Amino acid sequence: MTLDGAALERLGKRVRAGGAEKYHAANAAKGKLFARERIALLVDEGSFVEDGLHANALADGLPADGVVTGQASIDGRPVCLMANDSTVKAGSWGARTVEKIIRIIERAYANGQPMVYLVDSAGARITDQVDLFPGRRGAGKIFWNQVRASGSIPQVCALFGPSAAGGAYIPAFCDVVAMVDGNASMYLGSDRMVEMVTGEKTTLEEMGGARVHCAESGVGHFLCKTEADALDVVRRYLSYLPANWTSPPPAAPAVAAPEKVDLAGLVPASERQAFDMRRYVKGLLDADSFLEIQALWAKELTIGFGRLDGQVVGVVANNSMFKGGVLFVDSADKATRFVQLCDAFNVPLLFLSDVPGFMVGTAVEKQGIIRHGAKMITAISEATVPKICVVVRKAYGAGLYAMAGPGFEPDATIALPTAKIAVMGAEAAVNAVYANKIAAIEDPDERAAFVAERRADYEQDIDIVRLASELVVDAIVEPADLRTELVRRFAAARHKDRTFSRRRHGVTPV
Ligand SMILES: CCC(=O)SCCNC(=O)CCNC(=O)[C@H](O)C(C)(C)COP(=O)(O)OP(=O)(O)OC[C@H]1O[C@@H](n2cnc3c(N)ncnc32)[C@H](O)[C@@H]1OP(=O)(O)O
Repeated sequence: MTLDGAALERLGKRVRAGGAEKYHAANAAKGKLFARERIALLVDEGSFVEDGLHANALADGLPADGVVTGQASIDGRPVCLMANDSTVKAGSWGARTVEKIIRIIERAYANGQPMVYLVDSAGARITDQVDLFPGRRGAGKIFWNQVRASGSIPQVCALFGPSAAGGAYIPAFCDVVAMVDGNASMYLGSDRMVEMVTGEKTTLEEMGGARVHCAESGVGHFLCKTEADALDVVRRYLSYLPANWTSPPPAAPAVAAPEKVDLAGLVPASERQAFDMRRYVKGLLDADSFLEIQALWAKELTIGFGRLDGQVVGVVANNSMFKGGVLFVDSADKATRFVQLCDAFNVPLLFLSDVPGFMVGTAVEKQGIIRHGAKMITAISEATVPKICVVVRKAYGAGLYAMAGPGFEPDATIALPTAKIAVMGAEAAVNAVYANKIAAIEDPDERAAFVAERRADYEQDIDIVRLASELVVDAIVEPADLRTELVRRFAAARHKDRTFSRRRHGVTPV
């Protein structure tokens, strides 16, 4: 087939228009943009170069085989990207779709450039399964490539519609997933399939909607009101990360911490009183620099990227506003993955500790709190980026270990003047050691005096000056001086030796 310029232009125009008008109209009615509009909104104007525009051009009704792939720049930095076109067979994957996706991930990996996935797909095109599903370059190869690229290049997904069955694994293998509320969903079996297999009547939203995944399953990281918000999150996320694992994260001009944030005043003296650690984080970091990740899931732990004097840091902080800041299975998993992400992309870690320890009891033991906690402690141990542990109020029990305490090769352990570090809180400790003696004292006044005395002894044992004199903490720092102290210490640790262990990889507790 030969084409003159006009015919080539007509063909290109037809392909760029995507699927039938009725599918465009149905998407527009749901507030969904066309795949090419999403790309235009995301990348620098005029920077997009497309591959495989004519994929499946000889077939009827399969323009570009339902996926747009290519290279572009975001804020002047090169990226590779793919965008499902849900106006073509609901964005399902045919053989060329799969080949295009595989090729663009391979390109991103080879070039050391971030890979962006704009997902809106029915998963494998069931009618074409022999061509796309089982072979060496079938859909499985997409996931193999994503796993190989994980930790080598940033991979970020914005999810605008369904992400069905095998398709749900594209987001799952990304570092983070932004989901548009009301339209995005992820699930292994559709509502129809679930009813057929299990008899359960459900909806895509109820089973795998954006709120479910961002607040309950933890598979989603950012709940976004609109598609434009989701694309903003992608841009913002990439702004904290290097192009690949061999480079440092991009620095920004230094910006002062927000004025008038009285960090000391934010932390109540009484351990029984909760405070919102997110305010503390924002008061410590450069103004408006904190990007919280998984803000709705496992809220007892706050994680996210921010900047200190322009340099990127990853923050892991206990938040006593939720479940008292105790670590549960989900918060341990949340920390594990974030610490690995930061370590992979050379982002220094700041731990802000106010932790009573890991949760105890039948429910969490059955959920495997021990292995989840061990996973978190494994990630903290294996992280070789600069890491600083600040005990803001308390670090009790294995919570101290999970927050990169002194045994975990932090570049510094810093305590605020009122901080407490102990195997457990005073009340629990006195009860653990003296329960029999306390029970044997009949007179209530005598009993109260006994408990108060033991408590005072215990408090003296864990006095922070004593711990500093024993070199458990490296410095006791006034809250007003903390930011400057951290800036200096992170700068000093920037070029540290990052070797950890002589081996291929560890055996992670799962
Ligand atoms: C690796 C293993 C796998 O991935 S197995 C993949 C299994 N996938 C699924 O079970 C998803 C089936 N599809 C759906 O549930 C719906 O189409 C979803 C994704 C919710 C979208 O719904 P909606 O926007 O209403 O579109 P629709 O159902 O009207 O479909 C539009 C046209 O696309 C087609 N389509 C849809 N999904 C597939 C598919 N997986 N394979 C082949 N074709 C598919 C529909 O038949 C429909 O086609 P047509 O326009 O009627 O010709």
